[in-house]
Amino acid sequence: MRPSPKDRLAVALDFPTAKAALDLVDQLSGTCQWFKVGMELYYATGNSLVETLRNRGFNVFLDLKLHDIPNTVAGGVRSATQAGASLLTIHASGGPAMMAAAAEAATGYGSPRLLAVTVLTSMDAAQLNATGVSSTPAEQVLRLAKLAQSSGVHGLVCSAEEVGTLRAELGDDALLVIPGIRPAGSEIGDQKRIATPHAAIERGASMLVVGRPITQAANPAEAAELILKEIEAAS
Ligand SMILES: O=C(O)c1cc(=O)[nH]c(=O)n1[C@@H]1O[C@H](COP(=O)(O)O)[C@@H](O)[C@H]1O
Repeated sequence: MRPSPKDRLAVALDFPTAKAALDLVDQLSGTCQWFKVGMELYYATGNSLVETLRNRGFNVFLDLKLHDIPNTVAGGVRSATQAGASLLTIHASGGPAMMAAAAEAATGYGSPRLLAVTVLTSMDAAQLNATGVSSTPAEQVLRLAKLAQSSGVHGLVCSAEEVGTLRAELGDDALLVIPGIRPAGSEIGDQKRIATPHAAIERGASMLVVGRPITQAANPAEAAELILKEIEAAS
């Protein structure tokens, strides 16, 4: 069965307080089903906000981008998943031993699906090369994606520029989550590898992550509705 557009959009709650985040959630309840809690909100509110969202019937994508030694990341996965998040991010560049330790730890409470972030969508070739990686973003994404898959991680975060290749390489069942989404005419900000919702879905994205184009819109519910329509049209 084809997933509904609501199951393919996660709204990034990049806010400093629970109040600010829940004000937006109230505006979007009925329209959106998935909310992403990232480091800004999680460092301020911890698991209690995740529990609040779960108790209100939403799915939570906990985006902590864990990146440390394997033992520390495994502990982080266990602590972070106590509140029942459905998705949790780690950095693929932490390496295969770190990803395998995270995958093993994720089999505990709630069994969240682990997503490995490949190359951040805010990085272009120059930014990536400055870190000592001479591959292009596309080459590095593919390399890290294969490494993540063989380490037992359940899904990947990449940009819409690479999602077509990953879909072709990894098959229909791969969980491919795409941030850096910019509806036509919206502000690009710090993102570098971007695409419209329609293009990202058409190229094979499983799910889109959208922050500012919704959260900073004059009418967030209307902005989310338009994105859901694009997802539907491209599905
Ligand atoms: O893991 C992520 O969600 C993520 C990975 C990535 O490569 N790029 C990226 O932008 N994100 C997150 O996706 C969201 C994008 O927000 P906007 O740029 O405001 O739409 C932010 O919360 C980022 O932390």
